[in-house]
Amino acid sequence: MAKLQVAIDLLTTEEALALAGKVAPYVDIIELGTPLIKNMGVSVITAMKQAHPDKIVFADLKTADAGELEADIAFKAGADLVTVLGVAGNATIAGAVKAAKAHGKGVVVDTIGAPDRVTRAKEAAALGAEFVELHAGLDEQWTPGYSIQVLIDEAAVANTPVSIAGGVNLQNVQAVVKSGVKVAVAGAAIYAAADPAAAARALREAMDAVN
Ligand SMILES: O=C(CO)[C@H](O)[C@H](O)COP(=O)(O)O
Repeated sequence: MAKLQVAIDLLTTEEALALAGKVAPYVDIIELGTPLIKNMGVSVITAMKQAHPDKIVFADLKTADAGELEADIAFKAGADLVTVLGVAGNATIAGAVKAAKAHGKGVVVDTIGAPDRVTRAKEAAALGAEFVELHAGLDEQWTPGYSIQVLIDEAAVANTPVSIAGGVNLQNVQAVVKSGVKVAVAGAAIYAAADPAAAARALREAMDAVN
């Protein structure tokens, strides 16, 4: 059963809490986006976990170095999952996994920018990642010719637990789920919608229809 993750790419704790309050009934994982954490600091992680203790709080740190130290900071603040970049070294991923084990939490490896996402996903799984995010970031999504189909095709052959992030929306979410993902990540399709609660509910219902 694939989970739905809302990626909150807003810039203040107040906005993030307001959005989460609207969409929480329909999502399993609440992601605090990298710009949000950079803008507000890890206090936004603590605020979100306090507001939604029943949800998996995902801190999108995109750590590139000092894996154990950065992950430890986020876990202490209340995160359940933190991200490390797949293009970082194996020692960075292993360090974050060490911190996760110490806290009974998990690491997600983000393959943004990786030359071969599927190969790196398998390597990250072997290093102890809970799952790997097959991810086309915002800049890649805005590049002419981008299609989420490339991620869907990769998920279908990954043979390791993965999520897909990179423009998941109501038109493609069923194909995303059918590719066998553990998690479908939706950012703009929810936070930029005129009615975020309705958008999250529609995604949930579309997923449940094929889950
Ligand atoms: O991590 C991110 C960008 O680096 C986004 O949160 C992720 O891409 C999901 O958002 P969207 O659905 O808008 O692509």
